[in-house]
Amino acid sequence: MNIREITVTPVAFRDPPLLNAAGVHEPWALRTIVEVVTDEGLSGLGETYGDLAHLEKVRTAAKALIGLDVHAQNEIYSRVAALVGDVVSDLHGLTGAATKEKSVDRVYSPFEVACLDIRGKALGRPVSDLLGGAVREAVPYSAYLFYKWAGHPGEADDRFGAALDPEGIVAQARLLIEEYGFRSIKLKGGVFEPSQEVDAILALREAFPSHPLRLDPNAVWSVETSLEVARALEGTLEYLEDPTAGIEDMAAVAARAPMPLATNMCVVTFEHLPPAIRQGAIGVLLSDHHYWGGLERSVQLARLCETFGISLSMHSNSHLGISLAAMTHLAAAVPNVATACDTHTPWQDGQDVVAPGALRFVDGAVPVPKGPGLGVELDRDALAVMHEQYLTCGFTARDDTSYMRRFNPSFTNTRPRW
Ligand SMILES: O=C([O-])C(=O)C[C@H](O)[C@@H](O)C(=O)[O-]
Ligand SMILES: [Mg+2]
Repeated sequence: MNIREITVTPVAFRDPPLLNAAGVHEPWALRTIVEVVTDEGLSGLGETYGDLAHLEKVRTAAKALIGLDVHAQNEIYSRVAALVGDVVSDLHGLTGAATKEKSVDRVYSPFEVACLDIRGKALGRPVSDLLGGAVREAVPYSAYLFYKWAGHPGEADDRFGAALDPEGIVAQARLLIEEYGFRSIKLKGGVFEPSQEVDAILALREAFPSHPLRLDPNAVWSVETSLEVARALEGTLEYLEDPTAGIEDMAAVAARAPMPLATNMCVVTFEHLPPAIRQGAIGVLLSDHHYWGGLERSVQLARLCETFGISLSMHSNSHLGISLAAMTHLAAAVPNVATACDTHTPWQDGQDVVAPGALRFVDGAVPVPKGPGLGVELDRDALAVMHEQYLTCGFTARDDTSYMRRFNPSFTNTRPRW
């Protein structure tokens, strides 16, 4: 089962003006679709970031992997590691520090997922079986709420409308819960004064008395502000996500906050685990196979976390169905995923490169696909359309801050802001 060919296709799809600590989402989100084909004619899919610097590394890696056996993951990882010479950071900075190890893991991930897809197809078994076997039939996701503008400036309003205050956030939650059946709620904060974001959480608590709630300001608060918010929301939050920046300051908040702290920013690669564990900085790790080196490494991460009493949930950027399938197989096979995972799926509003049918939401959870491999098929017409959109949209890297500054020139993304 040797790799005969790898096709790397960047795509673009519409993204609403979602606000976050870094600025605002641009009108187009970028992803890269990886298709690996073996000498036996089996093919597998992977999905990763679409930023140009990353895309170029994925393209270079693809050439270096031709001829390797799809089971030879150690060799595939070494070849990728040898090629990824420099550190590639995100312009938005929402997923923490970039390191060499994390840069390698990001490039390796889509190839690993595609190889697992192939290995599952060869055996006639779902990827979750290759990861240890599913311990749940369906994977719960949270309603991922964002403050947002009604539409991109100069364009018509989108169907989600504006959400710029607690009432708008509650209305957005009602819409997503009605359409998807979500049973937990995450609010992306770090946009307004902390007191307004506290009010939004309290309004959500009143409107949805039994939904677990989380708040994630992407580390824009000081230690003192984080503690004020934590105290104001005592008994209301399931966890508080990345209130402040860095392992040390997170540990200072964790020592006095009444709820666990979660992160997808201060622990983003294996080398961050020892100091975070030593200092008691986190209670929940939001893993993400796109930067933790794929699915098998994410399972290893989960085992390490279990050893040290850290529970797991899952982080999400804008993504398509190949990633949703991979996330669902992974979360199905990891026993200590204790809370609903994040997904941006509702914001993609039906745009996808996978044929409809394999993935659906039932009561806020995605039933684990039972077909061989990832259980999803590429929709080649949709892929061609989205690739054309990539070529014509004018964006080559995600940059929420520069886009925000077009409309608000004094916007700053410095930390801490409050
Ligand atoms: O901290 C997080 O959960 C994220 O970084 C998730 C996404 O990146 C989200 O904040 C976004 O895309 O604006
Ligand atoms: Mg986060």
